[in-house]
Amino acid sequence: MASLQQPSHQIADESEEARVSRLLTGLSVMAVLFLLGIGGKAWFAEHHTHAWVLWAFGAFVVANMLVYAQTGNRARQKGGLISIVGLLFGYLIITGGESNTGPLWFYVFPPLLFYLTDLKTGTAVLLFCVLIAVVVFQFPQLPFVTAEYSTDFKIRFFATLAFESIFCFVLEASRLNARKELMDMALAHKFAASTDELTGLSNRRDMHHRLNEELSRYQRSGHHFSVALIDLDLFKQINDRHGHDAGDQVLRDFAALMQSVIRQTDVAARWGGEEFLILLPDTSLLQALTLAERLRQRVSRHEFSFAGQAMPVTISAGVCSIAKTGSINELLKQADLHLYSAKESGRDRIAPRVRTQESGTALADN
Ligand SMILES: Nc1nc2c(ncn2[C@@H]2O[C@H](COP(=O)(O)OP(=O)(O)OP(=O)(O)O)[C@@H](O)[C@H]2O)c(=O)[nH]1
Repeated sequence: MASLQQPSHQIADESEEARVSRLLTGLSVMAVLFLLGIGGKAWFAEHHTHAWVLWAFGAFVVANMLVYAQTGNRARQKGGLISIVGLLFGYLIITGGESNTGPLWFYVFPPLLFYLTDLKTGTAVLLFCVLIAVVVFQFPQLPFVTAEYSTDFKIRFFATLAFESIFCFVLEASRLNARKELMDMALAHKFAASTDELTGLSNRRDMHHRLNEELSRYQRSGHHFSVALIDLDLFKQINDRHGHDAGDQVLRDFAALMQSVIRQTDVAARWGGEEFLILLPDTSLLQALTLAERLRQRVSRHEFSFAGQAMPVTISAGVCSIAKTGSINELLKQADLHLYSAKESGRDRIAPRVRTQESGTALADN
């Protein structure tokens, strides 16, 4: 059955991405203000180079925000910010920042990284940064490295960083797990709320929703549509003669047969009991009658059976087009009246009047 709506997990992913982007914009503004501030502090402490470097990082963050504002590219916004923050932490570790406290800023990285990337990428980037820190700590004589740290500081730094990273990893993994479970539950719930359990077709509630959507489309752009209300003839006899399970099997088989006859864009629903409704978008009354007639013929030729017993089945249907009514209530009422007249005229037929049923050509008399 073709879905006319966007899948809910896509909507949830989209809103999560939008939330992350808003968070990143907020964090970027805070980072710029902070870099301006500590850059100013370094300037007044006569650490002019350090101040310029911090302001330059602030300028990179602003540039990243501007690129995002222009392109709306969220992946680039994330990648840009992670790269700038990674470089900034590298600089702070190499130089020691103010009074050798630069590495302490590294603690900001694990939660940010795991939240913004997937667990694998986050772990890989984090390990790479830790490797840089190990090299800088172990080889203070390397070019550009101006900071030297005590052994105690290094041990405590790596121990606490490892603890924090593992903790962030576990928290993020359980957050993602919980999110997935919730999404699966929401999907299952949505499916159950819109699907008929026995046949797997849309249920009445879902069909009402789709009918209203189609009506809006008709009112907006004049795309007409039709419906066919179908009832299995003398279904009570099938139940009485062959049992309820056989009746259920006939309903399932009929649903599958109907699905194979309609187009991908049509929607079939179990309207209740042994009654079904097909919504036919962009279909005139005449086209709908032709389809209903084709379905009637397929059903009468089909060999329904249960536990080796054959069960002949026929259907009657009432067809109506929105162009003849203008409202869903009236459309359904008219289809129901036509179904009633098809039953009254002897069953195994389509109404309004179909002149040449046997040849498969349906003609309406109104
Ligand atoms: N097996 C089964 N039977 C159902 C289900 N829902 C409704 N029915 C049966 O469908 C039968 C409908 O009977 P009626 O409304 O008298 O209509 P009919 O026998 O089809 O006769 P006409 O509509 O006049 O052709 C009833 O016996 C219901 O119990 C279902 O889910 N499974």
